[in-house]
Amino acid sequence: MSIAGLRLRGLQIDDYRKFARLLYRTAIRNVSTSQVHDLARDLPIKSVRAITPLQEYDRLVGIKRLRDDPYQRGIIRSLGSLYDSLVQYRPPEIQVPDALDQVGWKSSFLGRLMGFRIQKDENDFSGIPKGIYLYGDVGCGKTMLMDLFYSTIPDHLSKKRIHFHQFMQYVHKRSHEIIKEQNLDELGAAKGKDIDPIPFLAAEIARGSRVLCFDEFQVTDVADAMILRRLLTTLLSRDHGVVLFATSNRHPDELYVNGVQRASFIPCIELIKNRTQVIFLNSPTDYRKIPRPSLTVYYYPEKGLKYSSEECRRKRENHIDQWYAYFAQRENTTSTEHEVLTDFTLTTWGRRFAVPKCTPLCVAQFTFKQLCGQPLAAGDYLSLASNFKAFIITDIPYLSIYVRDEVRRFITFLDAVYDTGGKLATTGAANFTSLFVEPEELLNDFELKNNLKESESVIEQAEEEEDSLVKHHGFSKEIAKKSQIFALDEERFAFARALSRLSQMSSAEWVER
Ligand SMILES: Nc1ncnc2c1ncn2[C@@H]1O[C@H](COP(=O)(O)OP(=O)(O)OP(=O)(O)O)[C@@H](O)[C@H]1O
Repeated sequence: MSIAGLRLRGLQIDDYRKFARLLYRTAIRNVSTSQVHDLARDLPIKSVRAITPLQEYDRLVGIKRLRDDPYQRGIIRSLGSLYDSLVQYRPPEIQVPDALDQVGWKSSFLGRLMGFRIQKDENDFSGIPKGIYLYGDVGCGKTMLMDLFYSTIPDHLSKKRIHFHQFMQYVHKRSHEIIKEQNLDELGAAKGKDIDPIPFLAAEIARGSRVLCFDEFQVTDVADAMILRRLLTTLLSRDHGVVLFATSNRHPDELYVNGVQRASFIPCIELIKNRTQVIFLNSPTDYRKIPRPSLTVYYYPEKGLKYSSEECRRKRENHIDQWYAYFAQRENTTSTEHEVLTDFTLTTWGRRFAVPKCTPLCVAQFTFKQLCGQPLAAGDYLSLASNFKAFIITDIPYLSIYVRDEVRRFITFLDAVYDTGGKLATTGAANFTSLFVEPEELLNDFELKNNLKESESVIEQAEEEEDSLVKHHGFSKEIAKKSQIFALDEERFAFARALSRLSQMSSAEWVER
């Protein structure tokens, strides 16, 4: 391959010299254009503005915008070959169609003489690169790969990337306009005859989009199927030389299955198969489903592990980090990057209060003391719940009657978060049902006295006594007993309900929805 033949976008003569030196030094012969571009990665970025699909994929993996996926890498190789062909591709001049052609004027002797064109072989596609038809399961990255490829299309080619539905809407609308526009006085007696808009439309589209990228290619209705067959036949013909790139959830053979007049659409399917490389993206990963951490949302030390120990501290930190990263992820992305603000001020109804750590809209983190140890009211918690989708509350101590106000605030907070479908992860002294204890059981905020075993305290208290919470509301005896730190029935109910909500909020369905 000669250096002059490279035709890299925007390169100056100096850059070509650098390439020449680079190739000479590496003694490379018979390499593809995309390989040369890959080799040129070491050159200063301002010298190399052309970027191959592989370079772009590596770049996005490098900045952690994408995870390295071997299946996607396989596809990138095919994208690289198409890229190489496009670099060399010089599309044909598009002939401007003429309404007179269609109404028979050119079938007169003079017309035939003037409009005479050699009949071309419809199956002659020589010189036009084959496009790509990428299909596979949902969420495995087809659109991402198409967009990546789209961004690398050489500058000398016009391009368009459009959702297929939008494209078909445009086709129908523009067809009507063309029929009106082409109904000219020059047509004489033929004026008023229906003009076939397809040649006009095809010429317009081909001029503006030498590479045409369709996202979510699918055919569901007969009108689309019939128009599409004629339009694609013209666009992909040698006269128009359009290169097609499409993503779809189905193989071309399965397009428009069971559709009305499907037989008439088969030639279009054959054309797509002929003019594109049909690729199945068999990545098993649905990137929309970001796996949630395998941990439960509520961390408390296992039996025998002291809350104050180094090991417990590490485990708590790990728990918090994993859930924070999970909650901080924006929808439809698996990027691991997220903004973290400390001491963010939330202002609601003129009140300001500090959020110690947060990623706006996604997650806010507080210690239990920060959240419930200060005089915050329902309005504050509601505003928090409507500003963040998830919360991490750390260091929840054992709770007794002495900290009833804190418990009340925690319940108010929980109700607000639950009502907005918010998510919650916590670290604390014990699991929620064992967290509420008698003051005399406490050694300190996070430890019970040695001679009292948690399980004992729970079982003993869950005596056979009848309780309206159990009888009428179906709560467990254990929860009913714990709620006795409150005197008012309503508060007891709110407490019991909060415990049951906490259990629901730890379910996979809640966390993943
Ligand atoms: N390698 C990857 N690393 C990280 N995120 C990825 C990767 N590949 C795709 N994604 C992300 O996964 C999500 C789904 O990808 P994409 O929309 O391309 O899938 P698709 O196959 O087109 O799905 P559908 O068939 O439903 O349209 C997008 O947010 C995309 O950015």
